[in-house]
Amino acid sequence: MNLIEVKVIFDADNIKEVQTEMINLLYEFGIQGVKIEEPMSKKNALDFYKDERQFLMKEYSLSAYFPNNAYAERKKELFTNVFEERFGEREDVIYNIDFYEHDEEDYQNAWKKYLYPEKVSDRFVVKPTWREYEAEEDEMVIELDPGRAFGTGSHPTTSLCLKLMEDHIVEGETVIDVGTGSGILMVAADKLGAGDIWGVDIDELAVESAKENLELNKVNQEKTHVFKGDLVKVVEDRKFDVVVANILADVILLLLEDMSRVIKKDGLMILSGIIEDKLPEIEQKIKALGFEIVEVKADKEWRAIAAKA
Ligand SMILES: C[S@@+](CC[C@H](N)C(=O)[O-])C[C@H]1O[C@@H](n2cnc3c(N)ncnc32)[C@H](O)[C@@H]1O
Repeated sequence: MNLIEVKVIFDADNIKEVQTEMINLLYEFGIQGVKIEEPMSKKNALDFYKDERQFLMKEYSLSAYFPNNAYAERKKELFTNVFEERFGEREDVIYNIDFYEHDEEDYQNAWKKYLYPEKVSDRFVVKPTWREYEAEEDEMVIELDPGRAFGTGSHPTTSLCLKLMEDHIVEGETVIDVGTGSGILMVAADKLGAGDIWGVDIDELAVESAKENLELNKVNQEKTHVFKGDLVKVVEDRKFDVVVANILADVILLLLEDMSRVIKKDGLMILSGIIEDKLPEIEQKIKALGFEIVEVKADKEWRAIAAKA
């Protein structure tokens, strides 16, 4: 069915009170259900992993849906007028009403409104496929449709990885990305001129998404290998110049030994997803495995490490 979304974005001195007033008004129009979106009040960095879409949200909004039929235009006019009457003159509220046409399945994609091209390192720009971007001469543009997998580039754990990759990966090096998600780091490795590029993830959706994004970025299929599953079983006895992993610190701690085994002599390990409190424990384990820490990058409460075998 074709639907119209009426979306009210607002800010107010008393958010909860105004939110209730607006919801009641929408119900007066006979709307059956209202979707409430609000920025997380206290952004706990770890929540990003639970719901990346909600984490990106910056505004308070209410959405209601009605059928796109012969009465739709009249209804839009009514919504606009009634909101203007009720809130137009008030100094404690600012709001904006937009109308969008949707297929029902578009609900799933509503979060895409929050993503824009973003320069995430000196040279990498991540560009959502549905946006336009004109690149500067020295920029490397990663085309991305993250689908339902993690890895839009907008999170510090991903951008820290991209920065370290940009600084350390040398043309022709082989790379494995552990926990590839959307495949963003595999694409980045290709842009940096890496040779064979492998990716693993335990999530089937991520594997599909990574393959799609590699194709979208026209990465030579012959040099990429994406697998669902456990790192060691997948790579068997192969060794790589660079291992990158942007996974939560507790998972890194579990995988460190396996990762250290798939790195060539003098190879490099790039680890991200490390909340600052966990840094000492990870550093200690890296050193115990015989690696030398060459760089630690920080962004807010996140840390990323480059270490040499
Ligand atoms: C934070 S996301 C990183 C995505 C992307 N590489 C990036 O940097 O934006 C972590 C990914 O690791 C995957 N993952 C979690 N535990 C894993 C494991 N033990 N082995 C492989 N992948 C794992 C998750 O499914 C998720 O896609």
